[in-house]
Amino acid sequence: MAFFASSLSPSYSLPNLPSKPNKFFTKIHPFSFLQRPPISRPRCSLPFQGRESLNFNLLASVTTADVLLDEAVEEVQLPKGDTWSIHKFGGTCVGTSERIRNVANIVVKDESERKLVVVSAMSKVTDMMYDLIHKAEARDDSYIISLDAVLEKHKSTATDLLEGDDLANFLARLHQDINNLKAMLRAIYIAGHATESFSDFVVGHGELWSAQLLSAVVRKSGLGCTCMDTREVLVVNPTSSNQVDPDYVESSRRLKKWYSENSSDIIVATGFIATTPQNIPTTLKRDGSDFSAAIMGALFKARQVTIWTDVDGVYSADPRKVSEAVILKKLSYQEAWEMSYFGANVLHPRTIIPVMKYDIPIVIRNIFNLSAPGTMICRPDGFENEDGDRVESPVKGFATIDNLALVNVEGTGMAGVPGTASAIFGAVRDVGANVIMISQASSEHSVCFAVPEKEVKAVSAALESRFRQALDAGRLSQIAVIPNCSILATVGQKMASTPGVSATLFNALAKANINIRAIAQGCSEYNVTVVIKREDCIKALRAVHSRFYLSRTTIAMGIIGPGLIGGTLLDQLKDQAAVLKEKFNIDLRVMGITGSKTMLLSDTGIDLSIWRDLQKEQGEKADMQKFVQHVHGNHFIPNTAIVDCTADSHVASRYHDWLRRGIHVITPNKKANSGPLEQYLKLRTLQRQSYTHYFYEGTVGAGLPIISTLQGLLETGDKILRIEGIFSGTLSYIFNNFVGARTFSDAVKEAKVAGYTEPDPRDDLSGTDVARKVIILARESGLKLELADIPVQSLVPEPLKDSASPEEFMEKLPQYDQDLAKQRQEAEAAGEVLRYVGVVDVVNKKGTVELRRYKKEHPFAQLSGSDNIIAFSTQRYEKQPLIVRGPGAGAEVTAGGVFSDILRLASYLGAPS
Ligand SMILES: NC(=O)C1=CN([C@@H]2O[C@H](COP(=O)(O)OP(=O)(O)OC[C@H]3O[C@@H](n4cnc5c(N)ncnc54)[C@H](OP(=O)(O)O)[C@@H]3O)[C@@H](O)[C@H]2O)C=CC1
Ligand SMILES: N[C@@H](CC=O)C(=O)O
Ligand code: NA
Repeated sequence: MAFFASSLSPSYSLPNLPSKPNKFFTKIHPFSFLQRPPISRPRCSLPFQGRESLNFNLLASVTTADVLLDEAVEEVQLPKGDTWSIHKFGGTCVGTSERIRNVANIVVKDESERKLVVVSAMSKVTDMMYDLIHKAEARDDSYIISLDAVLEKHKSTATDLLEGDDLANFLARLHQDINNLKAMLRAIYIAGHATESFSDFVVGHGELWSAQLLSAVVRKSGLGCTCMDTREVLVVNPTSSNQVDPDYVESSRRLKKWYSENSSDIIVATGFIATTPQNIPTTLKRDGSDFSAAIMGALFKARQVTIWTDVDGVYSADPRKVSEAVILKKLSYQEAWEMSYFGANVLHPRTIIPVMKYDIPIVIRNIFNLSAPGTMICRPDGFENEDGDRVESPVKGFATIDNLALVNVEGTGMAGVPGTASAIFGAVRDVGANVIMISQASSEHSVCFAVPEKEVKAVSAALESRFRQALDAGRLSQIAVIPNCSILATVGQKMASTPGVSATLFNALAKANINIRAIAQGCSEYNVTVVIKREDCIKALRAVHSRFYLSRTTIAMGIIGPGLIGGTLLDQLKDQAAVLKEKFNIDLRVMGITGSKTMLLSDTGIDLSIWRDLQKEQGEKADMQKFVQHVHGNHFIPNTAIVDCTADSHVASRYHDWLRRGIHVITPNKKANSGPLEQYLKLRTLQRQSYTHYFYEGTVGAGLPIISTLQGLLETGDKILRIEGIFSGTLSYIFNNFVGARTFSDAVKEAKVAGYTEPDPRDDLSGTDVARKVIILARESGLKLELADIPVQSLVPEPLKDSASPEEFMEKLPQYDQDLAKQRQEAEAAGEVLRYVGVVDVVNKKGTVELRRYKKEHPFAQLSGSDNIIAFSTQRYEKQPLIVRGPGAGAEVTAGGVFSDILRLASYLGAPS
């Protein structure tokens, strides 16, 4: 009583002690410890202390408590191992009477021979209990009302769940407990202070009540079920880092005794609470109920521990940041530790240690979604897919930490000087800052490390002061702070022993245009950490996540020019989208479509089945800058591609800027590659120097593989001598069909209707379109030619060259049919046909475009429809040229060629082939 005597004024009286302690407190009477001096420990129960202490505790637990675990479990003589399954239900799982019923249902349905169920307090109850203590400590009388609310909550839940004797027994105990609590809180009120033991005693009631309720509901189903107050069994010792270590020897001794008196195939046990070896109530601290379940799993040598929660399992990345994050089916114990460090919804590492010792799998499952199989945390060797093949991905998950700063300590005076690192980190420790990662190259000229942004000022001041002399003497050149950083960590046990994982990781970041400031990888290789700019963080997370096949290769696309080719492309994308997603993991999202007047934007991807209607209904005024910003500026998708389906040279003049900004460009528009040589060379140089791609197969021969064939020949060391052929689908069609009674203008009209012509058919008839293709191939072959260097024979009648519009041109064209009819007759008379050809003469560094006559047997005379034919004469194909032939114009084949460039891009970005 000395404890109270010194702190009470004479007018206060001691609370009435309960005359008969209830069953749950027989071994640890609430007031039994009032007589004993409480163990000296910091007052408040310890919440999560941050990452350093977390890792420290992990080691501490492995080295001390774990050693004892082995002998202890041997000692417990319970029905043989493998027969017990452990379930743990958190507060939300037992938050209402309906949910308690649901939990009872799950327990009853579990087909395991024996089950031990660990429960937390009903949701919010632990907070309500702490609130009681705080109010009593503050001498706030309203603690009485709050205690009534606690009573009411459990009373109404019990009334809902139980009836008859069950209800009467529960309520009798509840009232008795509330009376005891009233006395205890009164004592706290008088003292104005609660020891940690007092708090733990009060708070633990939440678990006692939920365990009693659940066991009573399970018994209602006709099964035997015992309730375990784990303070009778679970003995723990405080650690220096304000956590607790289980005393497995003593716990198993007590468990043996408890089980001999309470043997049952179903046990409902209180989570979170435990006792000290001196029988003083205590708690297992943060995530205590998970820890209770894991310790029980070890003591019982259970076959499995299932932790029931309200999420489907552990995600590969924060699903709020990566919409395609997936639930990981399996994680190794080590991977679970790593992920939990980053706040992923994984168990606290100390929870894993007891079960890891016996290879007991822990399964995290969603009580609100029983169809989800959850995540199993187990030994990595057992990772197999349904067919029995080992298919473990080397990378499991990604996580980020924001609001960091990098500190870089640099100078020649550091190299080979023992104690520098110790001095640096000693100074950091002295200001109480938490070092999150460290990196030092072996030249030892600089050490860099990351600390929380809010601590960096103190850190740099401490370092400046500690190294003042070295800085003044020039042995250290600088202590620099790089603010606004984030950490991106890649976690996976198999990263060790799998070459190429870091390469893939860095490659994905490079492709997403993300600069890495610092890198750290321990030799355990479970985690590769990179420091990046904070603004890049989500983009980086998405880029690496998608690269490792955890989600699809996603490309944000902007389509410019939804005319004939652009429109057909959009339709093809719509038709193929599902196949690409399912079979090739490619997710192409059209985030914007723009013409010259209106544009349509979407944040998540335009529904391509109705894009034409949407464009009409929701289209806004076209604005190229806004369009590009929208398509590229979103943070959901790591890769952006703009597809230019116009014939516009202003649009083409923007490619350089787009590529520079990391936007991939794909186009059938010939203007960029056949425009001014200087701009072309600048564009290609940029493209070759960056990881950004520029594909333009559609510019020559539409969907035919002309550019790729030429590039393939050049890249493999062949030497191009001459490229000759019919490059215009329009002109090919016209001369293939300019036969019999058909006039020249009829054939032109038909080519236009068929979609072979340029937006302005004069570009075809003038030979400009062919000249552009000749230039494109000539430049690809290394010639430095301008469009004006190509002599072109135009088929546009002189008077129509300046027609106001394509329509006017088409209208007047029949007036000039005679001229070509005459040329055709002359050719026919000589057994020949007219063909419009282009030539790239690489040897003589020149190109030509002209209308020629060929014998009827010549391959160029054998074409039909819009066929192109292109003959490559090279060093390897000298005698017999390599020939590519097929339809070289038209909506479907051209859009198909553009589509194929898009898929090439996806494959370069990592989609499976
Ligand atoms: N037809 C074919 O067989 C082949 C065509 N190509 C190339 O494909 C490209 C498209 O041809 P095609 O589809 O037939 O042409 P269309 O005239 O049918 O379509 C052109 C589209 O570009 C848009 N556009 C024009 N200028 C701009 C601008 N400044 N900003 C935004 N949008 C603009 C137009 O929009 P709006 O209507 O709003 O002005 C229209 O949607 C051309 O470069 C052509 O050379 C390549 C190989 C084969
Ligand atoms: N108008 C062009 C289309 C392809 O580039 C042609 O006719 O070849
Ligand atoms: Na092509």
